[in-house]
Amino acid sequence: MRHAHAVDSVRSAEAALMATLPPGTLMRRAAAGLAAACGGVLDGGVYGRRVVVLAGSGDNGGDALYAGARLAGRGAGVTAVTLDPDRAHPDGLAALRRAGGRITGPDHAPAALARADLVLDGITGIGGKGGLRPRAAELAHAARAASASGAVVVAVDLPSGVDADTGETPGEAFRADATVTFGTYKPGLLVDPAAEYAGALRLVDIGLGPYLPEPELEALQHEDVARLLPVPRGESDKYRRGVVGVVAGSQRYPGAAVLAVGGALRGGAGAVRYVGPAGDAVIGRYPETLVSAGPPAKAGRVQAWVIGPGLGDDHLARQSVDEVLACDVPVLIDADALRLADRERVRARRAPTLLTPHAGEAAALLDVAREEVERARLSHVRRLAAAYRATVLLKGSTTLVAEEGAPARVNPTGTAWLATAGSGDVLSGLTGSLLAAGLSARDAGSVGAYLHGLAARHTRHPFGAHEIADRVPYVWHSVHPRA
Ligand SMILES: NC(=O)C1=CN([C@@H]2O[C@H](COP(=O)(O)OP(=O)(O)OC[C@H]3O[C@@H](n4cnc5c(N)ncnc54)[C@H](OP(=O)(O)O)[C@@H]3O)[C@@H](O)[C@H]2O)[C@@H](O)CC1
Ligand SMILES: Nc1ncnc2c1ncn2[C@@H]1O[C@H](COP(=O)(O)OP(=O)(O)O)[C@@H](O)[C@H]1O
Ligand SMILES: [K+]
Repeated sequence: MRHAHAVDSVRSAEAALMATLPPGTLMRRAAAGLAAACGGVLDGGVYGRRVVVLAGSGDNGGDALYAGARLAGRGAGVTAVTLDPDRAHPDGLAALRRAGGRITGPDHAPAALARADLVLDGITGIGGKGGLRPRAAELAHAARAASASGAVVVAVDLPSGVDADTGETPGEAFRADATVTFGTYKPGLLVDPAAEYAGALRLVDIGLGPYLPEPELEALQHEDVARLLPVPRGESDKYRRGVVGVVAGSQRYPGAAVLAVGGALRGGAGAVRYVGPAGDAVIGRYPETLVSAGPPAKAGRVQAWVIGPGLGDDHLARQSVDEVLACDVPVLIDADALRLADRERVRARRAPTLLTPHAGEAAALLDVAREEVERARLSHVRRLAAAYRATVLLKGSTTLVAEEGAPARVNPTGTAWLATAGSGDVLSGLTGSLLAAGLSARDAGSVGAYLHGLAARHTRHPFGAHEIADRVPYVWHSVHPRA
């Protein structure tokens, strides 16, 4: 599991750890890890390369200056540009001077950056507030120009100007090729839009681990998913593996039913029951589906329902949503059903409910603009989970799963190639199948998104949504080869 902690948690852990160590130890550990990582990103090594350290007035600048000193010690030509020469970290400056580095003010930044091989962004870290102020923003622009000419930009702890806790980018910010972060990930490094500014992530262990509380955010890794995947045992039969009911599709959108069933067949349940008007299309493609023309209440037992893809909003759709919400089994609500599901009824349910909106649908449920949700995904997915007292999977450039009382989950496997019609239908079927197989709503949502994203990454693009479903067994095997 990858963990991300809020700034307050990092600060408390840092204080507790620092109390046990000689002064300056943590910054030295951070700088050593940073310098080593810089060596790794520079093709051809450090010796003789031109490094520009952009140093703000806080400890983030201190880290960058100490790392600059180490790189100078390994033969790099290092120039530090201090944002405010009177306030830059004095010990960091002294270390860089001793190592043979040059120190200059912002006026000389464009000339230094124009010749740089490597730029270290040490303007602000977790102490940054709001978008960059004008003088720092100018440096960010100059760094962007250097990057366009081939320099590698490495952000120290996080790209200056992004919000460490929320992933918001309230104004100007640095864009990095890589970010070297200390002690733990910060939520903003994993959530768009900020995550896009961070580039490749590298975590440097500085010993904070034992002092950190529960994370704000976590990301499953292969081994976590392998542990959660449902695997048939000797005594399994199709019913014990779970039956997932899919209520999807309409005369107008029969394909949504096919795609949701295609996902559901790959999610580990023992059987898929389809309810709706697209039975012929479903059977034509997937003859193993149990098809039922009547309403959900008459379809027979299931261990979880998926309702919504391509459903429409006529009388029958409304009735289906009512019936499904009345069932005492887990329910995944997607697409059209999100609008039809009464909030109070969802709140009153005893069995788990998982909502899977994209940003536009989440915005409509919260009565805010779509852009608001995209700007601050983490806070909005949490608001929605609280409003519905349910688990919420927010889809999009960053997929998040939130539930009250537990760390949110962020999916690490997505790809923008998933932005193709019908891929959400596959996700809802796949995730519902995991629910039917016995995973909690939070686990089903995060494992479903993980497999879905991984399947997309392993499918040649551009692809159609049905190809993602076809690829799930392959990635399942790659995650859990022995099952
Ligand atoms: N925690 C840990 O475990 C460890 C932490 N370590 C390191 O310490 C870092 C935190 O250091 P920190 O607390 O000194 O704050 P930092 O990020 O340098 O920012 C403060 C400076 O930014 C400025 N500033 C603020 N907003 C701004 C804006 N919008 N635009 C422009 N400027 C802005 C602000 O200006 P001021 O408001 O004072 O005028 C002040 O000068 C952390 O990220 C990590 O790198 C490691 O060394 C070891 C272990
Ligand atoms: N820019 C993006 N980056 C990564 N994943 C994306 C992006 N845009 C969409 N997706 C993913 O693609 C799927 C689209 O689902 P959805 O919006 O419901 O589309 P549809 O209704 O066409 O199926 C979701 O899994 C979502 O997370
Ligand atoms: K930084």
